[in-house]
Amino acid sequence: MMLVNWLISVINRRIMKLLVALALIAYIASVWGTYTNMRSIQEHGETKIEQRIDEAVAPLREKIRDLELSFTQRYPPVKFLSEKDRKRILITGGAGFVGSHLTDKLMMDGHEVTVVDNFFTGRKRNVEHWIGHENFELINHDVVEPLYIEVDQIYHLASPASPPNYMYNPIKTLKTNTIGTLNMLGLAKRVGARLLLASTSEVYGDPEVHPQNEDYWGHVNPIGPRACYDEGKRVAETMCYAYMKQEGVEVRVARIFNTFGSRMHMNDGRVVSNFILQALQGEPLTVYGSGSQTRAFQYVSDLVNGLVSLMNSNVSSPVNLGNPEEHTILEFAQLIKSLVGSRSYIQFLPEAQDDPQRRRPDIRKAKMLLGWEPVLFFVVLTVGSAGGRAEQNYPVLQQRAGTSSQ
Ligand SMILES: O=c1ccn([C@@H]2O[C@H](COP(=O)(O)OP(=O)(O)O[C@H]3OC[C@@H](O)[C@H](O)[C@H]3O)[C@@H](O)[C@H]2O)c(=O)[nH]1
Repeated sequence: MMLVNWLISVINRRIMKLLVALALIAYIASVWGTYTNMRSIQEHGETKIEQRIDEAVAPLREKIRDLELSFTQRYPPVKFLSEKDRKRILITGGAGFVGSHLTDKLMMDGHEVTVVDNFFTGRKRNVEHWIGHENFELINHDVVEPLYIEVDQIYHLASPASPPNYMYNPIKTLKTNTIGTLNMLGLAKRVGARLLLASTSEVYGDPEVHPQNEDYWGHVNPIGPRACYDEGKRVAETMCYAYMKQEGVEVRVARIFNTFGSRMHMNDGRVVSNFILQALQGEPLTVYGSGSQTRAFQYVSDLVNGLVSLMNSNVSSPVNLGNPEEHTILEFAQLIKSLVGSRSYIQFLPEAQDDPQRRRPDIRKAKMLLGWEPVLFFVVLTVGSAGGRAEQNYPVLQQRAGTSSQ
């Protein structure tokens, strides 16, 4: 009996050990199974998430690539200037019609250019091709408020220039040309910069002297609708010479005559853009008065070359910059009509008050002291008639023989 009991206990212990061993193996297997299962779920999940992220990011990657391409845009070619020759130049009104062409020239010449504009008539679009360039800075600022920067030269162009624009808010035009000019002269004095004022042929008013030379004092109605601009520019000139005499500021004064060219705003209101727009749209060309009043138009690139020559000259007295080729406004209307090939008719409207009747620059001073004269002329080129083709007129800018456009 005892033997039987002993055998049973031995068997039980073995079975117990076996059972415990089996239980242990089962436990380890189950833990291992769970672990490997979890890993595969996790890995699978991770791949799925990665895939999803990739899918979501793909279009963004393309956008980023496009943006990078736009950031690494090509700028117009810029000359290299040594530290000694490179100037820090401020252009007020630098996003405007003339200002933006001047910006192009000075940037391409290798200078550091800061454009200040309040975008009343200027457009960011006019200088956007320089945005991001290391030599270029654009500041949204109104010159009626003081400006504190360090510069070597200031081209002070800020002011509306088209009659409808400057008459739109005469007080603002006066503030820009008076307080704005004082601020810029104050800046020139503080930093020792040279300032060039963009003055105008309008300082001669409705002239009694023809053509107008720089010694003529002008004939301006001080209380007429144009006075905010004419008198504003006249006092701006006065301020320049007061700062020159009293404070020793170096000043240059350009009296700019009628100018045309690319980037004139289509709603600018001046005669060239009005006539071109009207002719293109088949609308009547609006001639104010009889059309016998005269003007002489220079191309903007000629003007810009003249401004830079004047700034870098030693001529501190006023200098006319314009094209002496004079035409009546009626002739311009007919010229533009034929250039565009338009069937528009010419409509005569009432004469504008105080409209200067004759204007043509005497540019002998610019020729003699700066060696400058305009080289581009607006001519009509008649093509066709041969081979049965109808004659057609094309607008062309022609260079005067024996000149180079700098
Ligand atoms: O639609 C029009 C616009 C203008 N005109 C006439 O064309 C002539 C030229 O007018 P604009 O408006 O182009 O320019 P203005 O010569 O009167 O003034 C300009 O002078 C020189 C610069 O300083 C300025 O850009 C601007 O003030 C004026 O006789 C005007 O009456 C028209 O007959 N029809």
